[in-house]
Amino acid sequence: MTDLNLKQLNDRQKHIRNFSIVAHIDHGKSTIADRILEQTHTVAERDMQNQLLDTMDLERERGITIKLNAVEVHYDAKDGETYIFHLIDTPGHVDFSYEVSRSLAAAEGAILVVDAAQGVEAQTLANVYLALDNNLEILPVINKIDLPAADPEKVRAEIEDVIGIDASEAILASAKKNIGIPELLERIVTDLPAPTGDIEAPLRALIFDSAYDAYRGVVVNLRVREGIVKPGDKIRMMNTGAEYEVNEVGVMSPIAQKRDYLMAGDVGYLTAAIKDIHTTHSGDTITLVNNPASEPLSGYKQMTPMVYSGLYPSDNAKYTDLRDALEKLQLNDAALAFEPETSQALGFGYRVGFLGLLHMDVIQERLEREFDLDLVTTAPSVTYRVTTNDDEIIAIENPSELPESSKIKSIEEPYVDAQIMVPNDYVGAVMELAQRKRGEFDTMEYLDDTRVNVKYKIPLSEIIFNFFDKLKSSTRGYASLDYDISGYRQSDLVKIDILLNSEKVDALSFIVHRDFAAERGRIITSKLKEIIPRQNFEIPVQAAIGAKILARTNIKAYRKDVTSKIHTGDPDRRAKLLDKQKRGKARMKSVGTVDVPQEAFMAVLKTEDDAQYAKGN
Ligand SMILES: Nc1nc2c(ncn2[C@@H]2O[C@H](COP(=O)(O)OP(=O)(O)OP(=O)(O)O)[C@@H](O)[C@H]2O)c(=O)[nH]1
Repeated sequence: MTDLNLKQLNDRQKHIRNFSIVAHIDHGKSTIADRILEQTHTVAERDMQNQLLDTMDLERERGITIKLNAVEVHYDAKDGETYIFHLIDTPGHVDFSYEVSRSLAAAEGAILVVDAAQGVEAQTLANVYLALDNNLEILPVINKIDLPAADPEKVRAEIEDVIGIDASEAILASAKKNIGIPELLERIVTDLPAPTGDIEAPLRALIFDSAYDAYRGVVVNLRVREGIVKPGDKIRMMNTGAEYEVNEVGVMSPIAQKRDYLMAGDVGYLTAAIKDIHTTHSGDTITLVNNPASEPLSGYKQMTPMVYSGLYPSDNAKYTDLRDALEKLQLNDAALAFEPETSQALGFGYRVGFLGLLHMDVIQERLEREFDLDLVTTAPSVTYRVTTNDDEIIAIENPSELPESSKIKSIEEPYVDAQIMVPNDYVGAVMELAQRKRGEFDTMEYLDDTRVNVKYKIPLSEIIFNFFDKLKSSTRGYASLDYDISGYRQSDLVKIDILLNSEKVDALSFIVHRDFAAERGRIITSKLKEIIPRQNFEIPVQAAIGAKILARTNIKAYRKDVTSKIHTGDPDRRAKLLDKQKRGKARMKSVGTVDVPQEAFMAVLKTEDDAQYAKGN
């Protein structure tokens, strides 16, 4: 490398700005990202689709960001120079905070977006703390100032009081009305630092994400910390030791554009005909074989799944397809964990670990859409820690594997520290809900004169059973929630088994607190009676703890057609029921002699909603 070259590269580095956008869900990150792409002419206006960075169909449909995306844009600043921005979009939902921390590790700055009408919410805090932990420079933006309910000055004060950062210079913006965006672009140049990192040092690049492409092999997304990487280089993954020759490097802008090299400070992608997906892990460091770095970069904290569920192909012959699909998704989703599992009821499948229910939903949907699989999934469960009478400690991720109660000394379950931000008027409703979910009150602090931050210790298993939905509905959508696992605590827990036609169905077992056992047993048997279609013989449905039957009901033998029990004659209802049955058919599993629809395996999640339903039965 000549001196001139090096000088040019160093100069180029000074013109790079790597930043993420962090916010609470729906405060406008993706819309701001869209505006940035538009105003830097990264995409022609006619190609501009809303939320361009949300590339997954699923993301568009649900209107949420799931995966992080890194895009390079070029900005002509007022100082006459052209700057290279790497904009890394991040998700806002609590389940995906690991994606947030990964994207933050690739950036020097963070744009903090706060809704001018909503103010600071639980994930605003959680995400901004992640950014502060990563030593990022924070640029606050108060968005949606066009809304009638907007109160930017109050929000400015809130950012200062609650988060504790200077917001006197916060940008007032409306991504929708295109207000404040030109100022934001300038401030990215002036307020956020350029990356540093020795261009001449041996290569060290952090893998922050990757995806599998059938033609090119694994496409690795990386942040180069030191050195340079270019096509033809021989690279080594420092943790797995795998070596490859680089085929192509480039950036997303927003579609892939080849480059001659990526240097310290750049965020881009690399391909190297990597066919073995096991060799490429997010968090690993890439170096050069001929001039290796001595130490890898510090990677990411390995995420521990919080929630486990069994995934089974409806068609048993698709078992290996399911494994291939899970392996490919894992490349793209470092938090996904799985191992083979067999169920008497469902056959061969996988026990899969997720970070939360939304994560679980997303993975299931991606498996079905992107890999064309039909799945039967069992109700989610947390990991219980069981101490046996021989003082052996075992982790139980699948309720059906809980040892007999006579062999158990104690059971512990994971608890979370939950913080709920809510307007004063709803504090009563929040407390009632938290109490019902076995929550233990911790503290309450006032954010300002209208809102409070209520903290509870709650069992994780209660959080995963609809807590968030319940919280939203009991506070008319005003509450926001964030939680961290705080550790394990002993609880009086029991396993409920479900018997269909006197046969135990392992995939339907679940673990509950003893105080709720009788009630949930009753509700679930009634629910199953509703869900499982009649067959040509009577099917007893029982809930039991060990040999003790808690509840029993019967599914009567099939008579004429399913609609005969609808007396109303309401054609709408009749059509709906038939339609529901038709859809259900596709996902039916024969368990012994009984056909059980997918919905039945999730029925345990619904046991809270329908307390009155059970009473009426
Ligand atoms: N009135 C108004 N609405 C806005 C503004 N910015 C965004 N929105 C709307 O707010 C909603 C959420 O915006 P998004 O950009 O999807 O929010 P997000 O923070 O990216 O949300 P996630 O991707 O789900 O985390 C959308 O309906 C936007 O159209 C604004 O400045 N004013």
